[in-house]
Amino acid sequence: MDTFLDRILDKKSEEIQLLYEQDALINQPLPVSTKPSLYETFKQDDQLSIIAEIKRASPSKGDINLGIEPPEQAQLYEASGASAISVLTDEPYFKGSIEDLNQVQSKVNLPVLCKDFILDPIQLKRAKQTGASVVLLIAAALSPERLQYLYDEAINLGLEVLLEVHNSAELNLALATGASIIGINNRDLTTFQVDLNTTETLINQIDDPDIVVISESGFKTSDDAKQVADMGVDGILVGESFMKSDNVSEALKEMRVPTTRRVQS
Ligand SMILES: O=C(O)c1ccccc1NCC(=O)[C@H](O)[C@H](O)COP(=O)(O)O
Repeated sequence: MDTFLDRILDKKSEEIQLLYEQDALINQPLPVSTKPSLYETFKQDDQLSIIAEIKRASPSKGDINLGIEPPEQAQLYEASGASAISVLTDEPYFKGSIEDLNQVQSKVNLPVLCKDFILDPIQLKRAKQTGASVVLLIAAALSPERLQYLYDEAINLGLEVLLEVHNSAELNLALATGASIIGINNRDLTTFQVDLNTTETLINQIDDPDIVVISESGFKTSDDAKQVADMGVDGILVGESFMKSDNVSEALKEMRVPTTRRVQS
């Protein structure tokens, strides 16, 4: 039976086809990024770094905040101490757009993550062209060979890669690519259940303390943030709870808890 991820990926293949039909856009020269490095920013932070996300809707929650103005929200995130901004650019399932990314990147001086389901190098070029400095690659969505290929292509384009995993097998693949930024997603992509213990299980399998580890999904309170900070993560990625908050600034500042740095095991 098809999973939700399968359905998202099928739709994405149609979008990729359309991108190839607009290749005039893609063949323009690629800009040099002026954004700070996510890796360096997170490594130098002495508090838990936060990637704050622009997320209008999702498959698990439906509409979250359709009235949002992405540039204003991103500026609020930056002023409140976010270390990076994530923009969901998928249209069919998350109601985002590449234009959201374009508007956000022009307003903030932070690393900007293009959060999408990337299957093809043309999406990397579009992300770079639009001003992203980081792209998401999801191990569950790619064969090991494709993952390595897209990882190398992204690095060659001057992009940083957040390589997302959900289980030990995916983590082993991620480590084999040489990824320096690994995202552990606490949301099971089949059931949509969120469990912060996923981070605990997987971070214990990452020996190299130089790897930046980011725990993704399900953060609602400072206690949640503290729980994963104590496990040794460098940062967290937060979407829904900021998008629904009446006081984003306070919600974000509360999650900037002290970190526990991992050491060589
Ligand atoms: O959020 C979903 O429903 C979802 C479903 C299928 C694939 C990906 C999905 N979300 C992408 C994300 O990784 C989250 O937007 C991100 O980690 C923030 O999560 P949250 O803070 O729980 O909104």
